[in-house]
Amino acid sequence: MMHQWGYEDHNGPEVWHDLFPLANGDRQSPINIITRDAIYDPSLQPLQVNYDHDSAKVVINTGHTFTMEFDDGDDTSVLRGGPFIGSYRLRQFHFHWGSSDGHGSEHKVDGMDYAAELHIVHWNSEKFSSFVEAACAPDGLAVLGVFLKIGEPNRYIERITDTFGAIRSKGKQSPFTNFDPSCLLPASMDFWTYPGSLTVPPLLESVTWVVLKEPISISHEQLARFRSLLFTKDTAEIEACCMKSNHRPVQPLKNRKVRASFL
Ligand SMILES: O[B-]1(O)OCc2ccccc21
Ligand SMILES: [Zn+2]
Repeated sequence: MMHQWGYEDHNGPEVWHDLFPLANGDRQSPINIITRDAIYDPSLQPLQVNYDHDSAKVVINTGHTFTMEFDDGDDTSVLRGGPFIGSYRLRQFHFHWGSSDGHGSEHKVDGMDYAAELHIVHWNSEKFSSFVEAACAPDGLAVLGVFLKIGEPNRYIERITDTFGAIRSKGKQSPFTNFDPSCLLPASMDFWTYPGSLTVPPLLESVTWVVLKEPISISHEQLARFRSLLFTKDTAEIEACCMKSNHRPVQPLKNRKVRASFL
């Protein structure tokens, strides 16, 4: 039985069901988005993203990824529109990536992998009083997924990788202020949306996913820095514990439809 979940053979996605039975649930994420099967829904509203750079607080090496956390004590930074009723409060954002640039995103589009994927996490502050409470409800969370494609260096991601020296190992954190995540969004806000889950244990089925069609860029060198972070507290066996890869494979669509905001 695994003690602490991770992304290796002994504790990775293929055995998460041992401790987290939801792994075999009916609305698991990520999925392969088959574009010809997506249903254009003209009732979907445009996404409304209103973030305040002063909400940014800290960057943390969680041992599974690195997370930028925001002050979610009030509705200063929120996501509205799209498929959502009401407003969802910005909580954190983080990334998933692979051991090489050819794969690493969690969602796929017509079977195609991107190099990495950004998740901007929000919770339904109209219906619930905390992220933890919302994370247990089917309409509790809203996650904006953005694909990352290898290309020109991304000046905004540079601000994030500049903090890595202070958060090399698990549990380390460092102040991360004056950052508006809108700078990580592509020009087009066209999206697909479907009901899903966290892609990490406990795999709670409380996420309404909004996956943007257009990727943003990251350079090969910037992405290589992601992999230099450590999954573990110590730096003993430097090679063994590098954060090489932290993406979950795609899961069965089962009885779900993917809707598109665009024709
Ligand atoms: O599963 B995720 O990585 O994507 C959605 C989410 C929300 C909160 C924590 C972690 C995640
Ligand atoms: Zn994620």
